[in-house]
Amino acid sequence: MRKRVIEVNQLSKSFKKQHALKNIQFHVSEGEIFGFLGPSGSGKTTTIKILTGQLAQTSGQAFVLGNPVEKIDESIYEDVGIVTDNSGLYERLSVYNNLTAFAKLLKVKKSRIDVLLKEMGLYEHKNKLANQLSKGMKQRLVLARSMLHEPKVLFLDEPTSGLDPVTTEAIHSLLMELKANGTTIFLTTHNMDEATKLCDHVALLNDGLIVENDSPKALTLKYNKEKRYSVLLSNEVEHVLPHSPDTVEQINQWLKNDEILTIHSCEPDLEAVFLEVTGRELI
Ligand SMILES: Nc1ncnc2c1ncn2[C@@H]1O[C@H](COP(=O)(O)OP(=O)(O)OP(=O)(O)O)[C@@H](O)[C@H]1O
Repeated sequence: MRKRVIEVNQLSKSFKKQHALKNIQFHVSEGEIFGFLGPSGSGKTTTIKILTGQLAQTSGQAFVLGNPVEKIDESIYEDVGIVTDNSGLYERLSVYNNLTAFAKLLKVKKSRIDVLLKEMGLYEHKNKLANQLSKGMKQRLVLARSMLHEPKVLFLDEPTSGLDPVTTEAIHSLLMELKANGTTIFLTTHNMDEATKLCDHVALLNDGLIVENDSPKALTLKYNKEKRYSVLLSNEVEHVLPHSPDTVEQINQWLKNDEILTIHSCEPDLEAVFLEVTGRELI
């Protein structure tokens, strides 16, 4: 069994009378990308804050790399990287110097800075001041900083929110590379396509409750109650057909006549699963 890098047992958090997290329970294994998905206000950031020692839970336990979160002190940041929307940059320092400042703190060799800048597509902007960067460049710099010391675990709160598709794609490739090198990634997102593409497991969070927790594939199959198939024919007419003996016969006929351009099963995506489980959309 793979090592559990994050373990959460019956964790709750209340802010006065507001119950932001209600007995949540999950674990994240070493080297996986775990997606924590839920609409605004469902408790994603609260969870990240508890797991990174920035906020105390009301009850329950959580462990990161075997350490109880209440005992987290600065030494854990040697093994953990964090990106949240308050991960500020030194606005008046250059891209390069933003990273050297952290490299010193984290005792990282300077040669790693150039490697990361190249991977992030920031190398040619290394002398620009942080306050002259676009939103996407800033986000890439914050991500580069979080990876400087090759952490064992990365906590990413909405890492691609509001970014253009090209930057988003670059960040996705980088996260897959990190995973391949053994980094465990805890990712919050509203974006179901992102979760489907990147995550080994996802937990769906609604109003502070985990309502599902499985692989994206297993969830879409579990909620594929009415099996249907979409067939595009060479006359460019699309048919959506139920799973039935008639459909089998019909598809057979089209296949024999070489009339089929494309054929797909119509299982729901994670967005539809979330809607089915909670009755609400993710936005
Ligand atoms: N410091 C706080 N004091 C009081 N209530 C808070 C505090 N922080 C969060 N909450 C409440 O807890 C709930 C969960 O908030 P949280 O920020 O974790 O949601 P989220 O899922 O990260 O949302 P978003 O996607 O909008 O960032 C919300 O109802 C929020 O208003």
